[in-house]
Amino acid sequence: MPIAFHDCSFGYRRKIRVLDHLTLAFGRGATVLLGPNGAGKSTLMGLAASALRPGSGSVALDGLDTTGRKSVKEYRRRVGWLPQQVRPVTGLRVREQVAHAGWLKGMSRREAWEASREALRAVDLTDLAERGSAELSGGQLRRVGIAQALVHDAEVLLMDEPTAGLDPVQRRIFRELVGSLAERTSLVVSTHQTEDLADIYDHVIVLDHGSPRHQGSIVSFLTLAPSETGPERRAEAAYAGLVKAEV
Ligand SMILES: Nc1ncnc2c1ncn2[C@@H]1O[C@H](COP(=O)(O)OP(=O)(O)OP(=O)(O)O)[C@@H](O)[C@H]1O
Repeated sequence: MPIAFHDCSFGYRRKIRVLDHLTLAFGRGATVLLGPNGAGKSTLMGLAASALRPGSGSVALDGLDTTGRKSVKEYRRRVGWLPQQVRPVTGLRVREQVAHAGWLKGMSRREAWEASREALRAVDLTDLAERGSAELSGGQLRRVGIAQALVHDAEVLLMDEPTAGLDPVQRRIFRELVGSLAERTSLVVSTHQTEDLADIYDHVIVLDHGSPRHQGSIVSFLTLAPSETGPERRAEAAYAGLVKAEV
């Protein structure tokens, strides 16, 4: 199990807990994290990325804890993260922003330049490599964020709403990217998009009010849909049944 949450509690404010004694693991392969607005998905991803610290309990990657000063550095080398908000670094070109992310993860300058080129190719941004990152559209900037998560070839990739704001062509490119990455990396992708889940992911976690409503294989998730549901609506129906939401 790459990343394991053990008895983990977290709140942004003292008395309001977003996660309460959560025990959960992200498995190998490609996992999709679903849940309504405010369910705690970004919080969970932030904890898994070690950007947030658990109030109690632990988050660990193969036993490497996020709370120790030494272990967290090693942990961050092994994890790539696309946060929900990608920020342009004013004054940096796209290729510099991505290379900088690699350098921060411990790559040499040369490795970081080479890896930046590769990561930009993977997200179809080669043509914009020389553009100032503050001059990009929302979807282009999100793809810079994906490239930043990919750049140091992490063994676990956490991506928070990677396809939000992407056009249909870029969503297809992302789907293909997940397919190729899942062969050598564990991936966790948080999204509100339920189409094509069965083609992309191996596992599903549905979070609601900070608790997992469902965790298991994509096959077992799809069996939760009413039997009369057509194949293209199964994931949406399974999800709606779990969170009793209108989707
Ligand atoms: N910085 C913050 N300060 C205080 N409360 C926060 C903060 N960020 C999130 N919260 C609260 O924590 C809860 C979980 O938020 P989180 O962003 O993790 O949900 P989410 O499942 O990612 O939602 P969405 O699908 O809307 O992105 C919400 O009730 C939210 O209001």
